Amino acid sequence: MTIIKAALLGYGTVGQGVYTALKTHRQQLKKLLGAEVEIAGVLIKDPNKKRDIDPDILITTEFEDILNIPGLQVIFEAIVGEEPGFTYLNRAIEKGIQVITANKVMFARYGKVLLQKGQKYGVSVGYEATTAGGVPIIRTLKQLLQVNKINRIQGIVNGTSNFILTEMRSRGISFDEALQLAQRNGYAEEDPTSDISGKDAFCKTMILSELAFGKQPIWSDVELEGITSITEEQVQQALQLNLRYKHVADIYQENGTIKASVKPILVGESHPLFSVDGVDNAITVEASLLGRFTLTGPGAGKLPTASAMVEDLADIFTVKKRELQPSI
Ligand SMILES: NC(=O)C1=CN([C@@H]2O[C@H](COP(=O)(O)OP(=O)(O)OC[C@H]3O[C@@H](n4cnc5c(N)ncnc54)[C@H](OP(=O)(O)O)[C@@H]3O)[C@@H](O)[C@H]2O)C=CC1
Ligand SMILES: N[C@@H](CC=O)C(=O)O
Repeated sequence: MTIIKAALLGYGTVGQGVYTALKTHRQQLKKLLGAEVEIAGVLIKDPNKKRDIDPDILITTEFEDILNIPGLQVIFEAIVGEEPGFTYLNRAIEKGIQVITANKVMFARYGKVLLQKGQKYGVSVGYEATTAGGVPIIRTLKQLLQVNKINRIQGIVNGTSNFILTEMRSRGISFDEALQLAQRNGYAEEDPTSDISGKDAFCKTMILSELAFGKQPIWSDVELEGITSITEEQVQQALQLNLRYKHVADIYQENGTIKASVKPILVGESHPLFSVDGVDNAITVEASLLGRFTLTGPGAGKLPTASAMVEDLADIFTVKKRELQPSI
């Protein structure tokens, strides 16, 4: 049986999710790809943490050890921040290793560079998991963009913020309690300031903008506000009026310029985002031929995010499998 050798960069919420998904869906992947996906190495930061990883898998704090795994074909990157993720993925691409990332902070800034580099080296760069967790918005947009033009994208793209606002409204718990719960559930970033300040949603908005419009707005021109100023009293007052706070990203093009905002808004029952609750994300796209549609689903967490990464793996290696098949 052919083997696809894989490595994980990071073994936190997302890395563990990918590890689990590759095990639980082994047969499905084997049938699809005609190959066993084998995790050969895991890169971590803290060598003293206890990990539930098969003893025959290399665990290391040195990226060189990962790069030196003989026959390594794919890297799943699920670490934190612009660096060292960008450098690691650059080096992997230069070695002809396929890369799949969940790291939106890194990808918002360097996605274009990595995609161009991938093309140069004949390597695929999967980034579905960077935006909206398990919701397949990247592959949907790629498919649509073959013919359609995208006019506008609007939606909830941070699971932690939506979860906090929902918990404050529906269970009347405090902002801090709700945030702690989001952290325990694995939704929040290592530093949750990024979620509640809107920075995380901002990065995802930049990734969507790059894909949909081929460019990003000037970052400092984007109206950016998180959910930290929304009080428990405001949430309950809104509820009395049948209104809900939602943290919404909005991007569209006006006279060739990209306009974007990422901020909380109050919505009423008729708004498409009114019923999007908990960790769910929802993205409404306006496309030239299709018109308006909305994708909704879990925007954060271990298995939804792993789903996005493993779907990227499936896409990359089904194409490779087809390329290797003799033409009739
Ligand atoms: N949580 C989620 O729902 C989602 C997260 N993401 C993104 O995925 C990435 C991972 O998120 P998540 O799993 O939640 O984060 P965690 O904080 O749970 O895990 C991060 C992992 O990365 C490792 N790590 C961090 N820095 C380094 C480094 N410099 N070198 C080697 N290893 C490092 C940590 O090592 P150690 O274990 O030793 O501390 C840990 O295993 C982030 O970029 C995040 O934005 C994307 C979509 C959803
Ligand atoms: N912290 C992020 C995780 C997914 O991208 C979020 O809450 O949306």
